[in-house]
Amino acid sequence: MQPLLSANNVLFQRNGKAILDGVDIQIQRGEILTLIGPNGAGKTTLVRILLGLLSPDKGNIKRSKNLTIGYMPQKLSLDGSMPLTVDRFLALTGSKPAAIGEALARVDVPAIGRQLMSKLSGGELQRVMLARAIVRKPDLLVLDEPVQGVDITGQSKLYRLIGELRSELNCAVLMISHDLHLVMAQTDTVVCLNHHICCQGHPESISTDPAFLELFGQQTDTGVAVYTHHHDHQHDSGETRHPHQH
Ligand SMILES: Nc1ncnc2c1ncn2[C@@H]1O[C@H](COP(=O)(O)OP(=O)(O)OP(=O)(O)O)[C@@H](O)[C@H]1O
Repeated sequence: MQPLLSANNVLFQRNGKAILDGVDIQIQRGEILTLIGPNGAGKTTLVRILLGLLSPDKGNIKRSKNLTIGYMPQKLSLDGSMPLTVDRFLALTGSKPAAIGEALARVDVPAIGRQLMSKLSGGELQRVMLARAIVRKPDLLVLDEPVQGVDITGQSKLYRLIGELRSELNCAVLMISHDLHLVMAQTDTVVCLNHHICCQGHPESISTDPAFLELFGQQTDTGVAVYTHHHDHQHDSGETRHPHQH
């Protein structure tokens, strides 16, 4: 099956430093792929390259024909002094009121349309952002830290909702997450990125991969992991290991 989106041997450099080097990634329809990695690992940069918002210095990106992408960015910069309602914010996508109402209902905030964006709670804002990403029924949903600012119960609900949306829209989901525990249950493929791909695979195999443990430490019952990454680590051979690295 042709992937919806793929990147081949991507290099992205700034100020003489490689932010991404030798990165290969593929996303298939119906797949949930989660990118994890420490702060500054290049996750958002990779997503922006995949979306075509940034050009790589080397490598190429292939998108399937007529690919529709719904993107939920990590930060939304809105002028807080502007009286922008949720409905008007979503209308900026060019969508009709019926589609906007349907998207809001689907993310479980059906009655929020007349509220001001600046007055939303963290959880409501994330749901409105998700509504914006799904309103045009995309083939690929790209979510940059979709549960930030949401309490722990709300986080697992949101991840569940993302899993349901994947099935309903028959789309692929590419997600960046810092949460390892909750995300494991709602993902098919985990890719650990730290400027290069350290390891990738199914959540169960990844969670015991030495490269994953080196990046994130042993998982505790609460899902809190300790970052213990050392740049001088050795990768021994293994099928989940990226062949170009170290
Ligand atoms: N255009 C740019 N010019 C210079 N440096 C950049 C540019 N874009 C990103 N960087 C740097 O590249 C590194 C990776 O940034 P990026 O935002 O992709 O990381 P991230 O993994 O998404 O981090 P976080 O988890 O903190 O969101 C950072 O050190 C950032 O400062």
